[in-house]
Amino acid sequence: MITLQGISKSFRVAKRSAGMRQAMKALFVREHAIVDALRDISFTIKEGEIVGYIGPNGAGKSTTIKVMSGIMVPDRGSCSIMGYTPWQERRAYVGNIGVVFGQRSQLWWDVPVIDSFELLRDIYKIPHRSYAGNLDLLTETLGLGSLLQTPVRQLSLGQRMRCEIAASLLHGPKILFLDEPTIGLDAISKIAVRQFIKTINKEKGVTVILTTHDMSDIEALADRILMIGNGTLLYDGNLDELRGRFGTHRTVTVDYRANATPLDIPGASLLSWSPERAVLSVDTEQVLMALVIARLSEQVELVDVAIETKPVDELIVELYKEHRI
Ligand SMILES: Nc1ncnc2c1ncn2[C@@H]1O[C@H](COP(=O)(O)OP(=O)(O)OP(=O)(O)O)[C@@H](O)[C@H]1O
Repeated sequence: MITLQGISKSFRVAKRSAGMRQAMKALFVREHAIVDALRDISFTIKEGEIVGYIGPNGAGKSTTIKVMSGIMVPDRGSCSIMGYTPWQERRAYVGNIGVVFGQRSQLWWDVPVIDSFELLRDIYKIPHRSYAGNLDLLTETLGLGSLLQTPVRQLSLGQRMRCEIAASLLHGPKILFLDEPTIGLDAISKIAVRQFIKTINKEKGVTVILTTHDMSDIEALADRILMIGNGTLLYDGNLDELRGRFGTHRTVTVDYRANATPLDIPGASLLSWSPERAVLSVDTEQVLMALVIARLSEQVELVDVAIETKPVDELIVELYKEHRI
């Protein structure tokens, strides 16, 4: 459904040094630097996938989304999405995609949300019947109700984000590009947005490409992760593969009836100890968890055992470290 082949994009940016003298000098001689935002990016995405596109600040995520949505023309490479080259056949292409930039609004600030929706209906030339059907469905699933009559500037961030997502789906696109859709949202709104993304993917078969810095978004949604750093694609795989690569350590917290002797479990290192609780680090490649639990119950009278895997954030940091970004 989506194929990018050797996409590169550079920006020429003016260099400005601090200080009055440098500012005066810049009036006469402009120095420039080249920023390689994307270097030879290639990947394919199949219909119905949810792909998490991640990477540190300035990695090139938004630039890729802009190229894929046809807003930006790359310097080199090809991109074919549902048979279209996004920046060449924009008019025909945009009917097939929805785009949400979490940091920017596509809604008109001073008018009620429904007015923006109607304008989008006219821009996209959505037939009245399918507009009404889509609007009903989105209003119900995103809980828009009274928000539709409210001017956008009066909405909270979470309410606005739900309206933005609805706006991007009114024309029934097959692909949804989401650039940081949960940025700044509270826990409840994040879960609502994630749930909705899952639903449209499952029920409508919408393919979703999602950029985020929130690894719990990735954990909740993404079948597959593409990681970019310094404009280069560095990882293409799923979360389980990543866990297999970096996530063999488990943290085991054990509560037991008071015991004066520190635990000594072969294959596990003691991170902290008190007469009633110990925290151990276990490398499951070196020792079986069942063996660790068996040894524990020989040494103390167990009250509770909690086993935690490495949080996804830490796995991603390991990946960044491996690639020195
Ligand atoms: N219009 C532009 N003009 C000049 N430089 C740009 C422009 N857009 C992006 N860049 C540069 O290209 C690089 C990639 O930017 P991009 O916005 O794609 O990163 P990102 O991965 O989305 O970052 P973030 O997570 O901070 O949003 C950065 O170094 C950025 O400064």
